[in-house]
Amino acid sequence: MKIVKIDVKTVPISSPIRNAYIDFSKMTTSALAITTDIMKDGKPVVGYGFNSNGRYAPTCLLEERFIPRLLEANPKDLVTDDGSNLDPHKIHKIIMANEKPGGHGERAVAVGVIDMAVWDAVAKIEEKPLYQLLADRYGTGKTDDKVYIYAAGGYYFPDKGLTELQDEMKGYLDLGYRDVKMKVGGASLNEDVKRIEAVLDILPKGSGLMVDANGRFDLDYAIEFGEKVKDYELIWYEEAGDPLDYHLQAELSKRYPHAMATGENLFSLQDATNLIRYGGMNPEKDFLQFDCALSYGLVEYLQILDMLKEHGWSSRRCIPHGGHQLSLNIAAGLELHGNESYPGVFEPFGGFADRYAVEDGYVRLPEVPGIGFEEKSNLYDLLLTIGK
Ligand SMILES: O=C([O-])CC(=O)C(=O)O
Ligand SMILES: [Mg+2]
Repeated sequence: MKIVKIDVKTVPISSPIRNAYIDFSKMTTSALAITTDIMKDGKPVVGYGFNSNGRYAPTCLLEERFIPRLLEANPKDLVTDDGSNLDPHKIHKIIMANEKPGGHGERAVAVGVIDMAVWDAVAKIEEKPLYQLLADRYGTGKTDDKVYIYAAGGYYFPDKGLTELQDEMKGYLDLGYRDVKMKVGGASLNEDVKRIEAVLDILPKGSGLMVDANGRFDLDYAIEFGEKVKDYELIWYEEAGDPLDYHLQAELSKRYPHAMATGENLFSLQDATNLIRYGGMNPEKDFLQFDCALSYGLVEYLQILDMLKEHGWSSRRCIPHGGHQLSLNIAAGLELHGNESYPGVFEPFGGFADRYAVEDGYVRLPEVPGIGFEEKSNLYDLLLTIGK
């Protein structure tokens, strides 16, 4: 088999929301399609990929470097030994040839886009949902029949007061979510505490709150903030300081007594390893949010899961950033804790299959081959325009 063509385009996922560090008014993503010569139901198998929110479309890197590298390779070097399917691990090696280690940046995002499309094609060619393929190849063979998700919102927004924030959170509960996350660090400490209390006021028993500072705080402020919120029984306190400041994370972990979460801006196995080695994270209570669609893809994520195991971490401590269907498949197939979700934001790339409502904080996955994009109509409509 071989790849026939690869098309890519830049698509906006802009919105007026703001976290403590950035606004999303100019946010874009690269959407990519890999067409193969394998025919199913009279049509060529096409794998689709895109990058997660928070980084901009790496279309130039894809067009100038990574897609040519793939298309110039000997087609035999991209497929399994029996030639029946693409081999994501071999493809990863080919794409990463002539790339120095370190400095992961946007290149990790670009490689993640291709990787997502490759896994979608691989599972379609095997005629399995990706979660089942992952469980069969790398897991126990058993999949979780539903995945825990939480509603990530609570962004800063022009003219958004406490009532609007409460209404937003009530809306998530009405949609079937149990737990909700909100942004902090984009207002004064007193204002943020008021916002947190406003949300806690409307959460019913059994629902919980996470807060996300998006890397805004220095160590002193992170500690002060932790002191202020430590009695609220938050589910977690996320990305307090710069994602690469393992010292800050380790010092904060000594002082903040409850669960912490971070990792969405660590884009490689090596960065993830450094967090585990030096960040003071606790495998009994903390959460890891590496997002494969920003960080060299699932091939690298599989290595991260191996590394975690060697360091005594269960995959159940992982709950990826990004709210996309690839991580949902990984969560169901490889026994993660769950996945993020952004109801109504980052559409059409965020969100899951149309036909399953969220129920008590869990969502089901469709039984279609691949990642399941065909089951999310607004996303699939967009993916069909790639290359057109
Ligand atoms: O606001 C963002 O960049 C998204 C984010 O941190 C998250 O989903 O945890
Ligand atoms: Mg975050």
